[in-house]
Amino acid sequence: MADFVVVANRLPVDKRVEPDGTTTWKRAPGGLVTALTPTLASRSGAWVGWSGVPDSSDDPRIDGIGIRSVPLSSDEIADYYEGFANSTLWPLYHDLLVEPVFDHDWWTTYVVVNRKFAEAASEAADEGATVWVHDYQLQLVPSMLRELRPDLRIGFFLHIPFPSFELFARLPWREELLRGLLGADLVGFHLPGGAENFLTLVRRVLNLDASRDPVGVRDGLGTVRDGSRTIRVGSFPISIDASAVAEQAAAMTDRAAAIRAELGNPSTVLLGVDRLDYTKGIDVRLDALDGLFREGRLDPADTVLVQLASPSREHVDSYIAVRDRIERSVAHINGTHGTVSSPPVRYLLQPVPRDELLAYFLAADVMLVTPLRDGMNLVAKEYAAARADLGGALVLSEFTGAAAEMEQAYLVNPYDGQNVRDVVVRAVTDSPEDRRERMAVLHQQVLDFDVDLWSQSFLQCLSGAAAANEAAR
Ligand SMILES: O=P(O)(O)OC[C@H]1O[C@H](O[C@H]2O[C@H](CO)[C@@H](O)[C@H](O)[C@H]2O)[C@H](O)[C@@H](O)[C@@H]1O
Ligand SMILES: Nc1ccn([C@@H]2O[C@H](COP(=O)(O)OP(=O)(O)O)[C@@H](O)[C@H]2O)c(=O)n1
Repeated sequence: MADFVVVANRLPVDKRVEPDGTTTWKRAPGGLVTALTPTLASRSGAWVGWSGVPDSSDDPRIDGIGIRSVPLSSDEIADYYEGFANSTLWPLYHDLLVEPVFDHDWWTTYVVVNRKFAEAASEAADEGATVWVHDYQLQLVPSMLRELRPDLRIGFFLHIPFPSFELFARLPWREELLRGLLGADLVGFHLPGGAENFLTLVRRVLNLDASRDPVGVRDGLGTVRDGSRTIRVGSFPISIDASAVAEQAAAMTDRAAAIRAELGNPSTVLLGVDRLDYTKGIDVRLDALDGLFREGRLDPADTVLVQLASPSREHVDSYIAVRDRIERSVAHINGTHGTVSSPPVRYLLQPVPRDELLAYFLAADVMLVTPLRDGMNLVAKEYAAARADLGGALVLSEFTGAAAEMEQAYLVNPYDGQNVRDVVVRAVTDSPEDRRERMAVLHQQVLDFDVDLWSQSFLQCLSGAAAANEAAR
């Protein structure tokens, strides 16, 4: 039984089958895992989640975290994860970048799977424990868990954008989803705008008394009155373990130089690092590069874009389509602007080891983070943390959560191709002093506002919110 329980769709592990047939479990990549591992390691906690493997009775183990696996069948994964979570909620919450599908069978499975997670959390949690539920896959868990275990302190955090009334109200299950979240004592979002959208929805859809004042960052919480309970609503921008990233990156300078040599020592190395997702705007940066080569503003013989893409949600149609689009664009750029010995785009669709990734950060003159929409984007923060040398430059989409804090980045509107091209050229050609000044601010910012501040501020507000509800009870 644990005093602190994290509930998330994924366990913080990845299964590897070694050449000799044995199975090992490794810490998984991904924003949420990267963000929460330090917090869990410093407390004695448990993590409830799915192993990522269908129809599996695996019992993964990694050091320092109690793991409680929620097995899911292939059918459940198809309807709950690929279906409702990633073909309904994900596109709806990311501004309809693709058309969301509304399917009643998917919804039924979403309810069933959320109940499994709530039951597993209920079994893992000690009397009066704190349970922190994460993300859009599990929005019904807070209320299901409260019904099972009224003694628990329950927090919920959404890692992706929370949409406006006009988008969310399209959901046939809008009331159930809002009610599900209101089982928590504290509901957290990255940005104040998401929290304010939630308060408006609760007021308009559920007719509950919800505060109207602007929500602050880590402060100035909103409130919803639901019977005798008060649900607090706040903004807590997630971050990274910035000093650890800076330290690990500092050990990779030789490898960074070797990478530049392997690329043929071009004058300019551009870098993109993302899950292969249509929200990430990988096509935006490829189009910009193509345009800049055509306009003669960058030289394809002396410029390389390294795009490291990790495979994601590979059975979902919209992901198959975006992969196709990106790979056609890479082939087009290399075919049109490259030579046999020096293609300007180097594209990998495979996971890259952590150290190697940090070496790429150090090797890059310009990091291109160009999502059409992104809850936060930890890659932007990792790049700034890695650049303790104050080298490099960050091009950052205004439509990421990170842009709200990282104002010294080269901000771009990814919907305006000309703006992207102009800003990329500025990031490449600005004076070294100007670039260093910007990076100095960004680097210090991620060190000052790190993942510890995120988790501690959320948990402190949760403790206050839960104590108030306990007193009222
Ligand atoms: O679990 P997957 O389907 O493979 O997806 C990976 C994760 O993607 C999403 O990440 C979000 O959380 C990040 C940390 O807060 C944030 O920086 C980013 O903007 C979001 O897109 C998703 O929310 C997670 O649940 C997934 O595990
Ligand atoms: N090829 C890649 C791409 C991303 N990643 C990591 O995955 C995480 C992505 O987090 P994020 O917040 O930017 O975006 P999501 O993928 O969580 O939407 C970062 O920690 C990246 O370093 C990776 O390890 N390898």
